[in-house]
Parts: sequence; structure tokens; C-alpha cells
Amino acid sequence: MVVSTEQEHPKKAFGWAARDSSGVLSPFKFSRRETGEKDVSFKVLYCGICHSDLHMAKNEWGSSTYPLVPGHEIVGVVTEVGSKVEKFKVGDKVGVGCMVGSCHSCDSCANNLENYCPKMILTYGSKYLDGTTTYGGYSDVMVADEHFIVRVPDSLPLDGAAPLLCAGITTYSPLRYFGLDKPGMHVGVVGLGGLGHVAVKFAKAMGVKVTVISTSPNKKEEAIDHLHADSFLVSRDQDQMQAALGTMDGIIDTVSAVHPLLPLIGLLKSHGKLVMIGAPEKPLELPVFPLLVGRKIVGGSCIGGMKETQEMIDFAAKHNITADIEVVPIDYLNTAMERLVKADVRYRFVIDIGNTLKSSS
Ligand SMILES: NC(=O)c1ccc[n+]([C@@H]2O[C@H](COP(=O)([O-])OP(=O)(O)OC[C@H]3O[C@@H](n4cnc5c(N)ncnc54)[C@H](O)[C@@H]3O)[C@@H](O)[C@H]2O)c1
Ligand SMILES: [Zn+2]
Repeated sequence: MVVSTEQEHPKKAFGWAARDSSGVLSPFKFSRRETGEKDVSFKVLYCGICHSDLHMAKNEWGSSTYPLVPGHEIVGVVTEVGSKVEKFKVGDKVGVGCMVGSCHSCDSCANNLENYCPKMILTYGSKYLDGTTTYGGYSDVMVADEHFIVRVPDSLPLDGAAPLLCAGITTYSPLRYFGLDKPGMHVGVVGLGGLGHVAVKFAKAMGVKVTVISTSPNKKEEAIDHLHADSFLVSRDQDQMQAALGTMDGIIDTVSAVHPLLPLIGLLKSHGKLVMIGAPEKPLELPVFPLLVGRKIVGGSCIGGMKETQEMIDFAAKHNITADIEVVPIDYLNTAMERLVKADVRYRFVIDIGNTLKSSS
């Protein structure tokens, strides 16, 4: 007998799901497991809209299953903890990012890099240990193993902190790992969207000189005056790009679509590192010769481990870093997705789940 998603677990849950690759989202009733002994349950208050949610809702990476409840920038307040939970109690402000499980025994897990565990379980669209589908944060309640729960420091507003759970760790981790966090270094950030604007804030807080590289000249004023980037390059302006050749120690590339890498590699100094974190649906062309000349590196990075995620959010609290957000009601979700396609948001949509998601709607 096939058990419906509404009945497979004891706890009622309600959210919005995409039903097919049109990506259109609509109200969806499902269920979540009881709070297990190592689980933390929380009422979701806010959830950021990451571009990955859009890629997934529309099956742009070819791995989506439907119904799909997206959302991996989830924050809220703890409502129940299991008997063996040690770090959290009812009333705590917490968050869940992109993953809710891993094997805990491989080399990656042993090194606090659950994000690179071959058995890592994504927050939505994955199979959990019990074989049921995982559903994300565009929903009213969340249950997760405490290992995958992050404490949100009291000084951070929950709405602006939500995007740190994905955009924050995804930009913080490569800055640290690739050694682009040393004061006085010069780092480029390509694509001033959800990830890009947080990358600028983290890099600045680390004491790095930041240049935003963008196709849109109209983002210049905001990048410099508001986000405190040191300079701005319009990637289509040959003269500007020429003048900046060989000046950067590293570049964090957050672009969500196919784009040329050659101009970016040219901006790097010898030994410079181009770090890809955007995830376009099709392969990019990699010109090799310009890498050889100057011993340059192209690398990649995917979110971050749980220990580093907590470190990132504590660092954010210390430096007053939150995302610049537009808070929207759940009914606005499909419009927000359409605007995200056009990069028409400064710089992250966050859904006000707590006040606007009602199971009767
Ligand atoms: N590596 C990871 O762990 C990880 C984590 C989260 C998101 N992502 C991926 O990162 C990418 C960015 O996510 P986001 O939420 O910041 O998206 P976003 O839509 O907020 O920002 C993307 C930016 O790229 C720019 N852009 C789009 N097409 C472009 C083009 N052809 N040339 C130049 N610029 C272009 C947009 O103007 C926008 O500023 C997505 O592909 C997302 O799936 C990766
Ligand atoms: Zn994300």
C-alpha cells in the first residue's frame, strides 16, 4: 500500500511545493516525523529564497523530484527537543541550511566537512535515512537532527540572518579555505546577487580589498556606497577590464548562468585563484592556456560543514553582517521567483513564513 505524504509521518506540516518543471509553487499538505531523541523541532519563521531553489523547482540540474518543497535558508524558534539533545532547548533561535544528514563515518565527516560526505542528505528533494523524501523550509515546521542545527546569535535579526544559512556559508567557506581572507589581499566578486552581496560583506570584514565585477553598471553606486566595496568593474567594458588585468589574488564567481571565464582569469595575478560557487546548468568553457601562464587555479566550493557554518554565523554576529533582504508574504512566492530570474531583487527575498503561511490558505 502506498502511504500518502500527508500520512507517512505523525506530525502535520504545510508548505508550498513545485509540482513539475514549470517551477510554479502552490500550497501543499504533507507530514514530518516526530521529534526523535536527537532531533530538534522548530516553528519556521523565515526562509530565504536561494537561486538554487529556482534551479531545483524548474529541474534545471535534472535531479528534481516532485512535489518539491524548496527552502534551505530556514530560521525559527525551537518548539521541542528530543531526550538526547544537548545543545538546544525550547525557545532557542535556530536555523537549518542545505543539509540535514550525512554518514558521520567517512573522512569528510571526520573532518567536519559533512558537506562533502558522499552520503550527505539535502534539506529538500533527498531521501532521508528512513526512505522518506526531505522537504525544505517553505513550510511551517521543521524537524532535524541537532547536528545539522545552527544557533542563531541573539544579536542577529532572524529575517536578515536566514540567508546566512546558505548564501553566508557558501561565500565564507571558500574565502577561508582558499586563503583569500588575509588583510590587504584583493578579491573580486562576480555577480552581485544573493551570494555575491554577502561575499562582499564577509570579505570586507576580513580586511580584504573587494572589487565587484558585474554586467550591470547601475549596481555600482550601491556596491560602493552601501556594501562598501572598494571598486567596481563593468565586465563588458573592455577598457576597465584591461586596466584591472593581473591585479587580483582571487575571484569568487557566483554567477548562476553560463558566462565566459577568460576575462576573469585575466584579472588574476600569478597564482591567483578563480573559485566557482555559482552552479550554471550547462558546462562552461575553460581556456587552459591563460591558466598555465601564471600558474593560476580554478576551483569550486559547496556550502560548508556544520562547525564552519556555526563559526560563520558567529563571525557575522560579531561584525553585524546580515543579508540585505526584501521580506515577502508566501502568496508572493511565484512573483518573487519570476523576479529572481531577472535578478530583480536587492539582494535576497526572504519569505515571512511565521506571519503569512497559514494552513487554511
Ligand atoms: N556552491 C554552492 O554551494 C552554492 C550554494 C548556493 C547557491 N549556489 C548557486 O550560486 C548561484 C548564485 O546564487 P544566488 O542565490 O546568489 O543567485 P542570484 O540570482 O541572487 O545571483 C546571481 C547573480 O548572477 C548574475 N548573473 C546572472 N546571469 C549572469 C550572466 N550571464 N553573466 C553575468 N552575471 C549574471 C545576476 O545578475 C545575479 O547578480 C546559483 O547558480 C546557485 O544555484 C551555489
Ligand atoms: Zn542556497
